[in-house]
Amino acid sequence: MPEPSYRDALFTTPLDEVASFSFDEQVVQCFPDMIRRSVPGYGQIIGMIGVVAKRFVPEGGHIHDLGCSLGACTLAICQQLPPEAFTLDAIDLSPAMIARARDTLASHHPMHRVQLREGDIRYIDYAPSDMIVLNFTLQFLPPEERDAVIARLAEALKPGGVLVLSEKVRFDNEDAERLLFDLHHDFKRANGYSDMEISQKRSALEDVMITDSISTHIDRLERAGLVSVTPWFQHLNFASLLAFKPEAA
Ligand SMILES: C[S@@+](CC[C@H](N)C(=O)[O-])C[C@H]1O[C@@H](n2cnc3c(N)ncnc32)[C@H](O)[C@@H]1O
Ligand SMILES: O=C(O)C(=O)C[C@]1(C(=O)O)C=C[C@@H](O)C=C1
Repeated sequence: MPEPSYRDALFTTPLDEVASFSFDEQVVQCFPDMIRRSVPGYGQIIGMIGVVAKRFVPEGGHIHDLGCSLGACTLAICQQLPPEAFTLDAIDLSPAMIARARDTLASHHPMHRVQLREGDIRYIDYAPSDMIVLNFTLQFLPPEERDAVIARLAEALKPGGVLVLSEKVRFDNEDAERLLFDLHHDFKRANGYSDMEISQKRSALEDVMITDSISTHIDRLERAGLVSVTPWFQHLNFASLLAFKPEAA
């Protein structure tokens, strides 16, 4: 049986010094609650990733779920595609995440050909893929390393393959940035987070999660040779894009 999951209370007590955010055992224990109460539209994006897989992954196709955490995207894909229809590599840097994801997958989808493993998505080798998912993961890589990672993923995609990139985003327009930043904090308050929790989490994430604008993401994906780059979802300052490897000429 998978371990129980708890309500996120990580930043409820005042801290003298807020340590940098890390995806450790404490975060793992409350991650489903944390991400649902923090990321507007998270559930809709997850559901749609399964639907995108159904449309774009051919019989016998291969999928990568990068920065898979507890495997929510992988599970959504398993719900949409039969076990023998695809293989999937789910990778995360956090051993605690991978251990917990293994339990969940084994109890829900034991027949699917999914490999969950610990790894750093900057350095692993990529098998040719029909679909690659980066669901709120790229934002945790150092900005200067993002171009190279996206270029390698674009190379790994097969002709017609799809990349799903979801990110917290910033806006170059100061008014838009302020408005959506404030509304996101209102969203967190409405989901039961206190001002202190919001502010301490923000400090913890400050140097760890650095956001790009939607246009920076689009430019990067196009520079890597991907086409039909399409933002398909935005809720406040969270967005998701689709990008495709061109069909062979
Ligand atoms: C916000 S979570 C992703 C959420 C998950 N994709 C989902 O849809 O539920 C970010 C994840 O990226 C992982 N991560 C951060 N840097 C990474 C890296 N260089 N290589 C692999 N995983 C990484 C973290 O351990 C964390 O589990
Ligand atoms: O921007 C914030 O305040 C967040 O909490 C965002 C965010 C994310 O986008 O990954 C950060 C860390 C946790 O994984 C859950 C949500």
